[in-house]
Amino acid sequence: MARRQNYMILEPAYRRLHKLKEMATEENVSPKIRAEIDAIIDLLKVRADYCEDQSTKPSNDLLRLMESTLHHPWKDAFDQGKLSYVPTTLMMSGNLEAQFLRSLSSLGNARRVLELGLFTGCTALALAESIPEDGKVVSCELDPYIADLARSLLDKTECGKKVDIMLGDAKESMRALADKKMQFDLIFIDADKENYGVYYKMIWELGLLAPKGMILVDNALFFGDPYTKEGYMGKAGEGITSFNDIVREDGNVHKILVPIRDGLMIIRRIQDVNVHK
Ligand SMILES: C[S@@+](CC[C@H](N)C(=O)[O-])C[C@H]1O[C@@H](n2cnc3c(N)ncnc32)[C@H](O)[C@@H]1O
Repeated sequence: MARRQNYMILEPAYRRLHKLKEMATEENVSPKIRAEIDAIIDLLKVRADYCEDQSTKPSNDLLRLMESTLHHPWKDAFDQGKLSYVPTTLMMSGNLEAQFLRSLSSLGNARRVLELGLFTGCTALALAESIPEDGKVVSCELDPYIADLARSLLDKTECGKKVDIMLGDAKESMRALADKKMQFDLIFIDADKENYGVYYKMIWELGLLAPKGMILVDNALFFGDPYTKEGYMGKAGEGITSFNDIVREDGNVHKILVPIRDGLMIIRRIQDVNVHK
């Protein structure tokens, strides 16, 4: 099983519980109360692990790709000037979300998938595993080092051949795809958070979403910023908050914010959901 990442850091209540634990130690509160705080922290982790354990395990290919991502020498690549920053492996969605995406993709009979934000290919591969042999996942990635790494990891997998990588700014790639009149059954937004609102607008303006298609949006709860207003993630948190507001005000779509991992928004045209009308 892949080493588990500490996703709990995404959860503001968990972060505050840790702060409370430190305060309780500093202020020498009773051992009984400190033990109760530890028990609550454990419970949150146990719940997350339980969801993971009860869900379908990754394919061997996906497992290997995730392990390679976790063990990649990111800091060395940065020190050698191949990357402009040291990426956190928290950028990779992980198995629970990957399986959720697979399930939604197959429920929607997706064949053509567009991903904005590839990273090492975890969700691109999971989505590729959910579509038919003649299906395609087009994934946009800005960083050449990351795109090359993802290509090499995907090439070691069975379904990786279904993933086409478009190197460059996702906005440019979206325009190029629209110029070719391409449409997608599923569009997964997972690139730079400040631009989520722009991507959403472009999807509609460029007509990139196929009839009956769905938009899935990662990080809709981004570290809790949209509801805590703590500003923990700065401009990126603000980007997600304003994106969420745009979607909430959009009467043309049905949307549901699912509190899985860092929050996943499912967006569909309203007429595809109001089938009784
Ligand atoms: C959160 S990661 C994607 C994670 C991936 N979907 C997964 O779950 O494994 C975001 C990725 O988007 C890329 N990115 C950031 N800004 C971008 C842009 N303007 N256009 C295309 N990709 C971008 C980053 O380099 C990074 O690899």
